[in-house]
Amino acid sequence: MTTEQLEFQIRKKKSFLCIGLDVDLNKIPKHLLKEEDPIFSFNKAIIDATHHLCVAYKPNTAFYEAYGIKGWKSLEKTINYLNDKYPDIFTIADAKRGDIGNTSTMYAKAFFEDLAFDAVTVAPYMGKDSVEPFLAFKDKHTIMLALTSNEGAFDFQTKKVEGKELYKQVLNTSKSWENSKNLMYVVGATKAEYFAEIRKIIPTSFLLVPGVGAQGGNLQDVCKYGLSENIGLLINSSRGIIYASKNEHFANEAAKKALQLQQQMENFLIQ
Ligand SMILES: O=C(O)c1cc(=O)[nH]c(=O)n1[C@@H]1O[C@H](COP(=O)(O)O)[C@@H](O)[C@H]1O
Repeated sequence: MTTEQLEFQIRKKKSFLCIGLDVDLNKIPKHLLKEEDPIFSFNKAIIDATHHLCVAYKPNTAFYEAYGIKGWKSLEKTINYLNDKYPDIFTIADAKRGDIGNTSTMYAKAFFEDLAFDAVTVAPYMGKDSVEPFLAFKDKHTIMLALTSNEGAFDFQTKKVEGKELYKQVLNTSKSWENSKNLMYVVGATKAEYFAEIRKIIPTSFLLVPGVGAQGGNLQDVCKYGLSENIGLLINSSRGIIYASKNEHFANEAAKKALQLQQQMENFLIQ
């Protein structure tokens, strides 16, 4: 999917919501544990109930890898279901990869070719030659960590290197990389006060913004300072939506939470 197609979907659905499919077997309704593939059954129910309210889903691969081969199969079934049934949805493998060039190429093939995700999250720490192999894939997107939502973001990302904060160096430097038009960036919703500065460096790049809901990030502030002329935001919520209830109505309850966020987003889009 191209960024223009993503923007079209956002305007059509009046939503820039991304739902995080971070499935923990200890948190899903008990009755699903009897199913052959509880993770996929859970995801399918959540997706069917919420697909009209969001434009993207983001399974974090940790929640699948933790269950070994069975978990990876659940991830594969989930992405295949999304691509077959809801091809207009933008799909993000949240895997936070990045390594020397030939290894990064294999990571990129795993997520863009074998699993056919639209995007993958990548860490910038190893630099240009660790990220460019991902950028080489046409109409695929590499979402690089810039300023993350966690407390540890202040350990390195906001420290000054040659007079500028490291996250700003990451944003500036990566603009010159080959196929940098395929870059998006992660900026945490808990760091809303940084968005205006970030927009000065990357005025129209799409930002994946996790941290609303369970981590306490403020949607209003993110929208106020982060929205760009092409919208440029994908706001993620995982636990705050998918674990809205543990009873048999869990998917409808999740949809209610998604609707609340979608309605706030719609207000911003019509302003
Ligand atoms: O790359 C991410 O998505 C990410 C970056 C970041 O800075 N903070 C962050 O929370 N995430 C991910 O976003 C999701 C947030 O989940 P909730 O806090 O449950 O909404 C998890 O999958 C995190 O791994």
